[in-house]
Amino acid sequence: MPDLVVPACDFTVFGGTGDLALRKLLPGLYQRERQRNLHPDTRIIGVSRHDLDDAGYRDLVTQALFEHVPDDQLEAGAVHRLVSRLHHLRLDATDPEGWDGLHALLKDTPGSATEDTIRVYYLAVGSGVFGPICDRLDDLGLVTPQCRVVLEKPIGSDLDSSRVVNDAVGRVFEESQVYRIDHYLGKESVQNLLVTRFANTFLEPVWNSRWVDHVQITVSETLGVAGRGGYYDQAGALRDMVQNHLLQMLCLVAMEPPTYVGGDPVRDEKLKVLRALKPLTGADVDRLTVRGQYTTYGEEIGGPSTTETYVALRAEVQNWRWAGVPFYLRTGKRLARKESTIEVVFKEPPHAMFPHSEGVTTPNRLTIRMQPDEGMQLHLTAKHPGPGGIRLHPASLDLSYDDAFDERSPDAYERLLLDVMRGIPTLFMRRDEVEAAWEWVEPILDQWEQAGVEPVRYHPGTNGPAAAATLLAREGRTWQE
Ligand SMILES: NC(=O)C1=CN([C@@H]2O[C@H](COP(=O)(O)OP(=O)(O)OC[C@H]3O[C@@H](n4cnc5c(N)ncnc54)[C@H](OP(=O)(O)O)[C@@H]3O)[C@@H](O)[C@H]2O)C=CC1
Ligand SMILES: O=C1O[C@H](COP(=O)(O)O)[C@@H](O)[C@H](O)[C@H]1O
Repeated sequence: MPDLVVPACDFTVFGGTGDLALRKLLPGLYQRERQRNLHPDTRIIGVSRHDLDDAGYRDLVTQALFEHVPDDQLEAGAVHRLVSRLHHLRLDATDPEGWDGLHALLKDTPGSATEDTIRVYYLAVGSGVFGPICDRLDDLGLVTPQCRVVLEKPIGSDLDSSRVVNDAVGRVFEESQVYRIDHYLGKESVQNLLVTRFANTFLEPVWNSRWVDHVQITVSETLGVAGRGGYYDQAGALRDMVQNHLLQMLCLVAMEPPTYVGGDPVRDEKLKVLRALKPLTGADVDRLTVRGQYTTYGEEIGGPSTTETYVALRAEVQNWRWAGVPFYLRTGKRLARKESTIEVVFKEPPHAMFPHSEGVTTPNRLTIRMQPDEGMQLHLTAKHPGPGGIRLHPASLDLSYDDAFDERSPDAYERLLLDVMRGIPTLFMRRDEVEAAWEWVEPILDQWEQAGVEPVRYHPGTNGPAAAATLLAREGRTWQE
């Protein structure tokens, strides 16, 4: 028996033939199908301008499952069940004509036309099309209080454009119906950060500026922008990664305990953190941010560009708990490793009481590994065994999810897609959060533009520009590699 069967819904993916849908959303739904979490009546409707009928779409998705689901997780029965739910409708979301097929499918099928039908509209298309899609759905009477709309990031490309998009969506959907996805919030280890902080007591007394020296948040990728150059070259790493994923992780590290883990309490606390970020403007941007580009980027996208593929920066949360603690963030493409980590580095003990311990001890550090090998490590100093006096040695307490739990760690999208079907908004961003993040990021973009800050070059397969190391070295610190 499955643990959980989520309510039946009509799940429509605008952009159903795109990279995100085929690589993440449908494989994610497949995994949930395999666990039998999807209701037997749930239908999945892909929408795109592709000339595909249902059979063609089913073939396309089957191929995608074979490509993106590990072989040992492919089960013929589950593939068949998922594929049988699929439909495809060809329409241009920017054209008010041609929506009859979608209307007929969602409205006219017996049993699916009531006010109670849960309809999920997943907008896996550029945010410029969100408004027109919502308007059309509304015109066709396809929006009821039971409907939910999922918005992919990035929402706009700056504060003003994100407001325009949010206004357009908000004219049709109530805020409670809007699910702004940030897939990092669906990662098991990111959620575990909440549990580690708030379901245990030992961290809370030291989780503040008195004991924490600094925090490092790293999302390092080995891939370039293959196949996404058109989008990426307009966006760059600050918009693509920092404005959303990295700031969300910073929020989870820095936020105060919510009264309970529910949509608004968690999001209220994250919002307070975003609003407490010290603004980076003018000369501070020049001093505290690093903009990089890998040397083969131009070749990859087919021409010269000044878009950054790497960002490192130093942020501060100006509140009682975190005053003066640097939060160093960095992210980049074509780096040496695929790795996402949060490092909370504690201060040195106030007094070096062991003889010869100077230079031998390293500060305590909590590493939260989001990928690969999700887990956590607490680095400490231990006594080296043996009678030769007290010799200090670095050691660590290790929690690896793979070792600790039998279950496969689900991909972030799996969790988030089920949450949408169940109507649980906690791990999605509220409008005010997205806008507060843009408010903080925008002056950095402005200063880079006004000052003509060109990205510094770094070689693929390295740790990024040397300037990122200097950012920390100036303050006597180093990145944890
Ligand atoms: N790919 C990823 O890993 C991630 C993507 N995202 C976001 O998700 C969104 C989609 O990204 P991605 O899948 O990579 O993009 P792709 O370009 O691969 O796919 C876009 C999809 O949208 C469809 N589409 C585009 N314009 C229209 C239109 N006017 N009417 C109907 N369908 C349309 C395309 O099909 P057709 O051309 O046939 O119409 C295709 O199915 C973007 O906003 C992106 O920023 C966010 C995080 C990660
Ligand atoms: O949202 C995005 O995230 C991916 C990185 O996600 P991960 O889960 O593989 O770490 C990034 O490649 C992409 O550019 C960005 O849009």
